[in-house]
Amino acid sequence: MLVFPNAKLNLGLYVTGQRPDGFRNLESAFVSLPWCDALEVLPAAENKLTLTGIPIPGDPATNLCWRAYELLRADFALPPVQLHLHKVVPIGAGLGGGSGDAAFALRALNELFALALSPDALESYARGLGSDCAFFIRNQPVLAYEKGDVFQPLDLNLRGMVCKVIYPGLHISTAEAYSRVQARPPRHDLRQSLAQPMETWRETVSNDFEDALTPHYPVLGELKQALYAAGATYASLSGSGSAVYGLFAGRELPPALPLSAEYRVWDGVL
Ligand SMILES: C[C@](O)(CO)[C@H](O)COP(=O)(O)OP(=O)(O)OC[C@H]1O[C@@H](n2ccc(N)nc2=O)[C@H](O)[C@@H]1O
Ligand SMILES: Nc1ncnc2c1ncn2[C@@H]1O[C@H](COP(=O)(O)OP(=O)(O)OP(=O)(O)O)[C@@H](O)[C@H]1O
Repeated sequence: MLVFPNAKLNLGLYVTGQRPDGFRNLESAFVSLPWCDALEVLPAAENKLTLTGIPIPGDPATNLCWRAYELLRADFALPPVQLHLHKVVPIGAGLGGGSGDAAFALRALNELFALALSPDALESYARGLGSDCAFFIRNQPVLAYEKGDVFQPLDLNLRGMVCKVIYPGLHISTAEAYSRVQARPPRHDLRQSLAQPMETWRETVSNDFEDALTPHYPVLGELKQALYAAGATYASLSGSGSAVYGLFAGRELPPALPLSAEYRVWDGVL
């Protein structure tokens, strides 16, 4: 079975409090971004994981796809599998790339081996793999709370919207990003802000990581300004960075920006 794990964008992100488990509570809207990896899952004579594309730091045995398989194998008599991941989505980008791989591995294994797990059950498994993972089970726009893994439906349709995402080659680890942010109450009601015309979001929809990280990584602010100068209706850091995105109300792709060749860019339609 071949699947294409997508990325996500955060529209607004408030880090609202410290949790007893050491994590932070947050409020954020998540939407799918069709910048995708490719993951093949096949029954096999023996277990095997192969990786191509962007190099993934760390021991392959800790790869989130593999951990997804091991998590299900603890509860179900799964046969050996061959997993092949072709990595395209930048890592440490705030795009949830690894989390999407893990969630799509759970979904593919559920289907391939007819495990009959419901979306709620798959979300529970996904929560055990990372805070962002559960979103990718249903992959629908949501408001996320707590660790970013408890959801309320969000009536927001960005389909057809032109989007440009720029990854400036900075791997910002999620743990480092959280260590730089002070929890504080949300500055706006995110659901209400997102219900207003996108032209108003610039004033009302903000990401606490952007304020905390931009002084350390000025390129983040420069990219955001470049996206606004190119005509973006709304631009922001995604998640804990370092990818910055712009949403464009017009139907045409924005002009190419004069960016370093090391940057990775996705542009297209949501
Ligand atoms: C920044 C976001 O991408 C926003 O969607 C997510 O909160 C990050 O989710 P993620 O990459 O799945 O993160 P995890 O793998 O669960 O956690 C990595 C590290 O980030 C910190 N972390 C993560 C999520 C959270 N709500 N509070 C935290 O403090 C913890 O130090 C944790 O050890
Ligand atoms: N399939 C995978 N893709 C990416 N990273 C993975 C994967 N499996 C395990 N990892 C580990 O997770 C680390 C990246 O986590 P990190 O949260 O910084 O990035 P991410 O998963 O791409 O998500 P984000 O874009 O939200 O930051 C890597 O250093 C790697 O060791």
